[in-house]
Amino acid sequence: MPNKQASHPIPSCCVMSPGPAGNISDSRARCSNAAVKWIRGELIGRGTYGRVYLALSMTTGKSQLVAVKQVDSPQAIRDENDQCQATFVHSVERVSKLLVDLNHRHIVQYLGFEECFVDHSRVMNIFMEYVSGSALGYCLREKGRFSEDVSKFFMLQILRGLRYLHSRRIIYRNLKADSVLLERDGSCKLSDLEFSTMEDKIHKLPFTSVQRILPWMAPEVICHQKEGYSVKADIWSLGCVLLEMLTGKRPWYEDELIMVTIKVKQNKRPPIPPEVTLSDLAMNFRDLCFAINPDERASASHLRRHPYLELPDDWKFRGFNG
Ligand SMILES: Nc1ncnc2c1ncn2[C@@H]1O[C@H](COP(=O)(O)OP(=O)(O)OP(=O)(O)O)[C@@H](O)[C@H]1O
Repeated sequence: MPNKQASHPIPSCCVMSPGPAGNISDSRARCSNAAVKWIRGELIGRGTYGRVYLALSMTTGKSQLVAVKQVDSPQAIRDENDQCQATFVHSVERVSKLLVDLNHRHIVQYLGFEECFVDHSRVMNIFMEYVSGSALGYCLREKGRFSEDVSKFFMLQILRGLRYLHSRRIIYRNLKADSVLLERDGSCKLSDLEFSTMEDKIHKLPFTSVQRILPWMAPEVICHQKEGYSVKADIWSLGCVLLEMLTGKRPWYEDELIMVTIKVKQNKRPPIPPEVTLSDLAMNFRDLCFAINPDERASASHLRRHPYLELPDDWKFRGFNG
């Protein structure tokens, strides 16, 4: 079945489009139109909302490896899954312009968005810079917890990315080890930013169904407080990522989601497993991230200068336990 471009493509950011001749459901679909051509390669990952492929984009005269996240966009809402998927697609449409405008070395570069029809189904393609390594969460599952210096090294980079987003009043809303992608040299990039939103838009808005409850979420997000939430919600998630790296376990590692919700409502914080001992500086850093009142939580700029994150001048990334 030939591809057809959607009659309402997302304006202003459609920098790449599969054209009429390709068949996107083939494993090596070849898509082209007059403006830009790209070839889909192997599947490199799966998330809750879409599949991520390696692809070769061929803009005028030069080819470039990119990653393409393909998201199915349901035409009819049949069940809760379709509802979540549709809400996700609307959210992407809302933030697409915001995402392509971001430009920072610790944030995955968004290259463009488009919608097309594949076998009568609407598909959204999200084009991104390709990151050559794995997700930080995957490395933790494969290799176990990181050394303290390696954890600090990643925290510093994540904080630089967060500081950039927060200086633009963007709430990331999806910080977890699985959303941080690593290059082979250990440099890392925040990815999966489709849940992001501007701080002033969320203020006093109700909790939206695009946001699943995740153990990384701050109390004010999980508890759906009517005053809304701010960029400080990401700082709580940052504390969760630090615990993930130092312990090798997800936040609230012993609890099902329903228990996480109950414990968060009781003003509890993610526990530290008994076999792990944190230094006083690490505990102080953690406490600054896990202040229950968001106004008392540290900012990304403040945490970036925290003495806990100091590394020796000659320190270099040589692997996860170095
Ligand atoms: N730009 C990219 N470059 C290279 N690989 C990527 C890129 N984006 C995603 N991936 C791969 O695809 C996987 C799935 O990514 P995706 O963003 O869809 O979901 P996720 O962050 O794992 O989870 P969720 O969608 O549940 O939040 C990642 O773990 C990673 O392995």
